[in-house]
Amino acid sequence: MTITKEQVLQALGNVEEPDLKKDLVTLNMIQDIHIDGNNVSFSVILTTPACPLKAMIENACRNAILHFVSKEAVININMTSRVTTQKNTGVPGVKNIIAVASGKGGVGKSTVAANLALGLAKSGAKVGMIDADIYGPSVPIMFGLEGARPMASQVDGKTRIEPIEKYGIKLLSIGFFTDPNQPVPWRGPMVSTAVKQLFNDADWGELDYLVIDLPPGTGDIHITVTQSFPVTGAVIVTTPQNVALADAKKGIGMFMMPAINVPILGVVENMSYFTPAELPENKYYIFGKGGGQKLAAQLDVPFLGEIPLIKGISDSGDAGKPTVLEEDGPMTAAFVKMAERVAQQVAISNAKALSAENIVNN
Ligand SMILES: Nc1ncnc2c1ncn2[C@@H]1O[C@H](COP(=O)(O)OP(=O)(O)OP(=O)(O)O)[C@@H](O)[C@H]1O
Repeated sequence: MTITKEQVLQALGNVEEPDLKKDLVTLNMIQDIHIDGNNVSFSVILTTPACPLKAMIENACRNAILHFVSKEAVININMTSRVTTQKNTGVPGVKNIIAVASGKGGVGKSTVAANLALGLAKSGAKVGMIDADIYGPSVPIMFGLEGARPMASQVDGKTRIEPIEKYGIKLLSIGFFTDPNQPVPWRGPMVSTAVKQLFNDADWGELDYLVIDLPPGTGDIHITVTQSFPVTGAVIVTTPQNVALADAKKGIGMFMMPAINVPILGVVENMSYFTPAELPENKYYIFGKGGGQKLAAQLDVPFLGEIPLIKGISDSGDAGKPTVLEEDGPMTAAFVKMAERVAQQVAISNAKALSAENIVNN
């Protein structure tokens, strides 16, 4: 029996994308079908290279061909991706803006933002990061870029700031333009103008994700960023203590206010438990257990993961080489998993927005 393209499409029409709840053919995720005798090859276009369900979807496709088309089929699947977007982000070439925020200071928001950006890049995505934490910019230290000054270039007759590239991502920090030894005595409007320039006057090129490290709390910069650019969603970082959780709740409340209205991609609980390097199986929940997860459930937003309290995370941040850059280990695994969950929520959010738009337009 000869295998046909129609049979392959029909079989793959039985494979559902678990997050988007539609089959891969309807979602236009199957391309480049080639058949040569029993050899069947095709590409599956995922919504992000950081898709945590990649292996599961590949397996389901394989089983569908073997079950519905032929047990003899020799299957070759190219798992690839095209990151989705839902609207013009206001920054040409940038598909998704992800804001990383925290209610309280010092909970590890910048550490999470840096490892999120690098975790997404590790999966193959094109990533940029803006450090908009005017009161304590962390990117210069965390990326070993103290004293770095971005260059200016001319693009289409306009002067553009060239983001600095390090570890495969593009970076701009308010700290590249200020003296680290001096406080920044800027008034609200000056801060807003400076932050907007990091978006508008920079040559970001094509990016799948632009991660924004916001200052702690809820203030001018949050309002400037969320009102000037259509942010895809916000990631809220907290630690397990009640004081941090209460402030995280306020932070989430701000993004949910009708005037701001930014989708919450989820909650990350940082410093969830302590693990000694010599006893990696032991987890000590020194600040209490499950607070971040409960908060997420209470506010009906996704929980994006627990990040352990490990000295290495702090050491690598101070040494200018965020921990997710390490090949493997529990710290890398925790951050990669978190980055995958964030990418997954971005894809879900984009799909929801697009289907809402289609309903409106039809
Ligand atoms: N999971 C962790 N394990 C160990 N140390 C951590 C962890 N997360 C963050 N740290 C350390 O805690 C300190 C504060 O982290 P970070 O600067 O990321 O916090 P922040 O919330 O961005 O602070 P700020 O309020 O200044 O913006 C840093 O020294 C960082 O290296």
